[in-house]
Order: sequence, then C-alpha cells, then structure tokens
Amino acid sequence: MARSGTAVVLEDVRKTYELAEPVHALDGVTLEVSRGSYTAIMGPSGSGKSTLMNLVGCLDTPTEGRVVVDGQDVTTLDGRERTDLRGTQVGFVFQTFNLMPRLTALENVALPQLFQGVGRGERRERARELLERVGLADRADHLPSELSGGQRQRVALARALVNEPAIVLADEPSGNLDTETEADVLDLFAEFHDAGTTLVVVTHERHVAERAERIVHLLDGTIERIEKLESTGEPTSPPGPGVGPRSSRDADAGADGETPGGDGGDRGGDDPTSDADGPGTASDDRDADSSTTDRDDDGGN
Ligand SMILES: Nc1ncnc2c1ncn2[C@@H]1O[C@H](COP(=O)(O)OP(=O)(O)OP(=O)(O)O)[C@@H](O)[C@H]1O
Repeated sequence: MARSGTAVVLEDVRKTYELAEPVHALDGVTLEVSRGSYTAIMGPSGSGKSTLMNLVGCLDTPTEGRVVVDGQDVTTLDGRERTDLRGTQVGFVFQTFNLMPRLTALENVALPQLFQGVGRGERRERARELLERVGLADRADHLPSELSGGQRQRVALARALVNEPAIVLADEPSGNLDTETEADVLDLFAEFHDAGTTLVVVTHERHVAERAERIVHLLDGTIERIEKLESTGEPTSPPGPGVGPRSSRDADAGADGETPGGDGGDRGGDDPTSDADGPGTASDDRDADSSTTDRDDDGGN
C-alpha cells in the first residue's frame, strides 16, 4: 500500500464541546507523527489526551483544523470512509484489552481482517504469525479468560497489528498489569517499534512514557511541550520511585516540525462518540455475530 512519509498530521486542531459553557478540549494542536516513530502522550486529567486519540484514531472529527491519517484528510471523509480508514490504518490497544470473550486468541487476532474481506485461510495464517511474534503460539486456542493479563494484552497488540495499520494507538496499555508483566508488554512494544511500527501511547505513568522517543505533554487542550528522549533501545527496568528505564532530556517544543499550538478560537461542538462506531480493530461488541461466524467457519482447522 502506498504511504506518505508521515503516519499522522494534525494541523491547528481544535475540538470544542458546546455545553452551557463551551469546553475547548483541544485548542490548537499541531503535531506530526512520522512513520516508525514512538510517541507518548501525557497530561493531567482533562488535558485532552482522549480527545486527541479519538481524532487520530478516526473516531471523531475536529471542530476546526485538519487531521491527516495515512495521507488522507479525515475531515473530508464521510462516516463510512472514516470507518474504512480506521479499520485499515489504525490499530487500537486498550487498558482493558477489549477482547471478544467467546473467541480464542487466534480468532480475536484474525477478526479485524474479516472486516477487510481477507479470506479465512489467510486470516488464520496471519493471526498465527502474529501470535508467534508476541510469544503466544501455544495459546492460540485459548479463550481470553484462560489467559493472564499480560497474555491478553499481547493478543490485543497482535490484533492491533494484524491489518498492518499506519499507526497503533495504545491507551494506558499496561494500566492493568503488574510491574513485571508491564515490562514484558512494553518490551514487546519496543520490539514492534524497532521493526517499524508507528506507536502512540497515552499514559499517566512516566516510566511508561519513557519507553517512547518523545513525550508530548498536553495541558488544557494545547501542547505544553514536546520532550525528546534518549533512545537506548534497552529494555525497561521495573519502575522504582522516581526512576525511569531510560534517561531523558528535555527538548524544545516544536522540534522536528512539531509546533505546540493554542491560541483559542470559536468552534462548533459535537459529541465525540456521536459518529464513532468503534475502533476498526476493536468494534468487538457490534461485530460479535460476524466474529462468531468466523469462529464457526474456522472450527477444526
Ligand atoms: N463528550 C464530551 N462532552 C463534553 N465535554 C467533553 C466530552 N469529552 C471530553 N470533554 C471535555 O474535554 C476535556 C478533555 O477531555 P479528555 O477526555 O480528552 O481528557 P483526558 O486528558 O483524556 O483526561 P483523563 O486523563 O481524565 O482521561 C475535558 O475538560 C472534558 O471534560
């Protein structure tokens, strides 16, 4: 598939919710996510992290500004086109894993390809490959309830990657894991990043953010600063008090074409979930029937 040099571009993006008092969830954010990069998003509660992820993940559209994913301006797409873009170019990993409980690990990983019209044999082969890559080849036939938290998150990561998306968005991906399991999962993220996957991770945890190449600090809907991190490629150590796995340095915001924004403005509002029909690879609940069919189809193979 043809791909431009950047996975995602946000240009002066604003998102306003029109309540009694308008809420400027994003207030002029300009950011470029280059292919193969690893970005962490941090910021206090209410700073706009989820709103930003919803926009990058094509779950929502901005009130103003442009969001370009894999070379396509999301703001010009209709709902169907946006769903397609999300299904092919965005992989989601959630804190709560969001796996289909009645599908095996293999079926969960294979599921997003079903929506892309990939044939059954190819789906299963690719799912197996990915399960192998995340170290779970021997758990392919296990249900999520038969897997540990770390294993579930590995399955979720494999599922996020199965359509070879332009970008993988992870929301507190290790939030439900103990320290050791978290380190394993973050090591896996690092491995995939080394192999070329573009990652954006939202986290409240400094030591998780420090696995990335840079940290975008949000504050009140704007980019407060972008902190570049020294990339050692070394695996993380379990977090100690005030100790991160990688040394880090502050870097000027706006480096590498990333420009913190934030000059306010008038916006129209809408509900971020109003036209969101679920992440492309995580539309589990809605698609339960088709995925069950997938399981039945695949039975015994
Ligand atoms: N659907 C909505 N309607 C109205 N306001 C909203 C809506 N969604 C988010 N907001 C507001 O937008 C701002 C940014 O919210 P957002 O969820 O993006 O923050 P966050 O940084 O992800 O917070 P947290 O860390 O608590 O999840 C907040 O002030 C929030 O109250």
